[in-house]
Amino acid sequence: MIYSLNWGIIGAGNISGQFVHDLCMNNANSTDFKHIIRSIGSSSKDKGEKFIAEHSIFDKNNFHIRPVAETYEEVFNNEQVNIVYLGTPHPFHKQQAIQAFNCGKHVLCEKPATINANDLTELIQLAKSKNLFFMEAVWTRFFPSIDLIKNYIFCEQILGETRRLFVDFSYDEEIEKLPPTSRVRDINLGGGALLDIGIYTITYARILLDDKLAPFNTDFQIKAALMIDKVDKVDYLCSILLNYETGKHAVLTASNILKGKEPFLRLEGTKGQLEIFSSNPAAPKKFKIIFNDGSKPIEYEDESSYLGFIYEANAIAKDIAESNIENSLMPTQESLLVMKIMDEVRKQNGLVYPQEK
Ligand SMILES: NC(=O)C1=CN([C@@H]2O[C@H](COP(=O)(O)OP(=O)(O)OC[C@H]3O[C@@H](n4cnc5c(N)ncnc54)[C@H](OP(=O)(O)O)[C@@H]3O)[C@@H](O)[C@H]2O)C=CC1
Ligand SMILES: O=C1OC[C@@H](O)[C@H](O)[C@H]1O
Repeated sequence: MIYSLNWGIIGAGNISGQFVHDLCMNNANSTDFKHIIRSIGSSSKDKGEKFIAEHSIFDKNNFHIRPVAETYEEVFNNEQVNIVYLGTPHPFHKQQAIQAFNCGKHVLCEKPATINANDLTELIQLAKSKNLFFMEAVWTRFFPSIDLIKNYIFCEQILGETRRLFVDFSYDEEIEKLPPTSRVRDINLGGGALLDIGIYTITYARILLDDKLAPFNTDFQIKAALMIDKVDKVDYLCSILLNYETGKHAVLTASNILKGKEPFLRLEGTKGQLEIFSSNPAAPKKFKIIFNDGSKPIEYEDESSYLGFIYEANAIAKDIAESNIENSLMPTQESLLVMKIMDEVRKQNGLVYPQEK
């Protein structure tokens, strides 16, 4: 069976370029999935045309179809598009998703889906009321490595009882060299660590310490500290402790002003430990499992040339072909749970975005 989607891309920037890279590579490889890029929506048509040229979206890699460069509005109304990818900064996602749903389009929305749980609840209800697919683009969950790891931990239980998880997503973005209007710095664009990279540390805790997705998740308490920058008023250091009722701990840190180390993740169990390696902790491409009894370690590396966005894109293509409006690995209630954790982290530290005042 061939699974086919017709994409409209909103925002001709950084992440849209990476997402499109994987779709084009898939198309050139003639797989069972057809990810046809129909339209590039951007703030100017020139910018859209440049994006199409830069990513060479017109050849075999898009079934010889040249996408049109359109305004956002035109993408939402484009009859050839059936799913919209939102690749703009966080605070714009809500309005853009509403517009897409109102035009009858399915939506894959970059993380974080919204800036708070109230906004996300509205989107979830709207998508459901219109019977349209909606997913937050937490691509991490779709890597083959994650499937293998979950099997080792929850089915084979090779780490014994898992007790403690450390995850750090840090990299020095040289903040002082970025303009204050950069999405990493600007509070109006949801800047800081928590929403941008802290979200992944929470995601790993959700994946590795609990095999039940929301709303059936195991309960936990949250304690958190944010270092709010005096000038930019956003969090450049974010530390979260999740204390599960089962006694497990997750120690989660993220920062835009410190260089992270590898492995960026360590899960400790009674029989051994799991380590995950990647220069980009959002993309778990390599792991190692070490055993306390000296047995041969298990090592895995994903050597595909995809960046990793193709895994979520293919999963969605299957979902839509099967008329699912949610994905089973990243259901909307799980996105909502993670968003509620981030709301609580901010509440404990007095971080409010201008859109919320
Ligand atoms: N999954 C992942 O690994 C990653 C996810 N992300 C997520 O993707 C989203 C976008 O990030 P990224 O691509 O790095 O961002 P960019 O700064 O590259 O912006 C993307 C696009 O958003 C629009 N945009 C940017 N700033 C503004 C503004 N001030 N006002 C209106 N529109 C604006 C522009 O669209 P136009 O082209 O139309 O002008 C721009 O091209 C974020 O929510 C981020 O969290 C980001 C990086 C990695
Ligand atoms: O989602 C993301 O993952 C990778 C990071 O480099 C990026 O800043 C972030 O937006």
